[in-house]
Amino acid sequence: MLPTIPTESNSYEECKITSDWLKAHTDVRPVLAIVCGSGLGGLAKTIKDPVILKYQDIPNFPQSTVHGHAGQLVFGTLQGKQCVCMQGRFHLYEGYPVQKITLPIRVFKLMGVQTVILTNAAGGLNPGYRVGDVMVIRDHINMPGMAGNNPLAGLNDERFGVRFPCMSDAYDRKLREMAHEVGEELGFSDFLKEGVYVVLGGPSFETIAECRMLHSMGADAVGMSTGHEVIVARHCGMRCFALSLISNQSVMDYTSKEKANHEEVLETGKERAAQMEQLPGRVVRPAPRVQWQVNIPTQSLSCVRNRSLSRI
Ligand SMILES: O=P(O)(O)O[C@@H]1C[C@H](O)[C@@H](CO)O1
Ligand code: HPA
Repeated sequence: MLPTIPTESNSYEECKITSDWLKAHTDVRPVLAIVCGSGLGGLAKTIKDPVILKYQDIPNFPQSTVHGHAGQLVFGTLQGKQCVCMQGRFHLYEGYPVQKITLPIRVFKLMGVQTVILTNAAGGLNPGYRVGDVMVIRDHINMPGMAGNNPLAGLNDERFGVRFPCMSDAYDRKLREMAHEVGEELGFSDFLKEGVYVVLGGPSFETIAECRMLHSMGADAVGMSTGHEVIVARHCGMRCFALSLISNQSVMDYTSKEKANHEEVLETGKERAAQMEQLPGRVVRPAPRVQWQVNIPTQSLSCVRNRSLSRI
């Protein structure tokens, strides 16, 4: 008998209730999930035949409280793949336990999702970054997790994953490579970067001393999300790919007059919307059909075969 510890708000049973409810309200069976960051809700426009379900109607779902997060799930297809898009995510600073913030990820797992694409807005710590750059996340530093606030804290449910999941491969290498290939094809190379995202609790933006510290410990961009969701997704075996839009430059210098603010974050989202909206679809798009020509002269046999290779 397991000891009774207060439920963590993302227990198997709770997630199952939510996933069963969603299955009863849409015929879409998503294999792909997209999480929209601040000001990036336009990604949902790329979804065909949308079916919209509001968070307020979904059992066990938290509510969005932040401007720039609409608070609805959009089901449909992206590049022919059945997909669910979170138009609005949850953050620690909204007052939710980290387990509640990540409940949707487990719900998606129970619905059949295999790959999660996450986006966020972030402050640029790397002095080589400019506002409007898009950073493919290579790795993260989870500051709340280091202080004990990890979404997997509490009893482990083996139906989701192991007690001590590996995180050295959290951000899928193949999908990262694909993003750079696609970025080159689309002419995005000038603003497409790759780096380390550090997640903090927020909601206050960082002090100058904090920004300096975060950069010196290896972070290229700073934000308030994504890391928790990725940990939960990896725990239950989903592939993760994540993008940070550098929405503002972190202030690193005491002579600077710059001040981080949410309006600038949302404005940059609008300005880069067109490009941000193209990347997820192109990364998951099935690869072009490859023609294989096999000639075996001794038997004068010729065989042509078409193979469609899926990227996810
Ligand atoms: O949901 P994301 O991580 O994109 O939101 C970022 C972090 C804060 O919620 C907000 C600050 O402007 O944007
Ligand atoms: N810091 C933390 N989170 C953010 C920032 C920032 O500068 N910009 C957008 N989200």
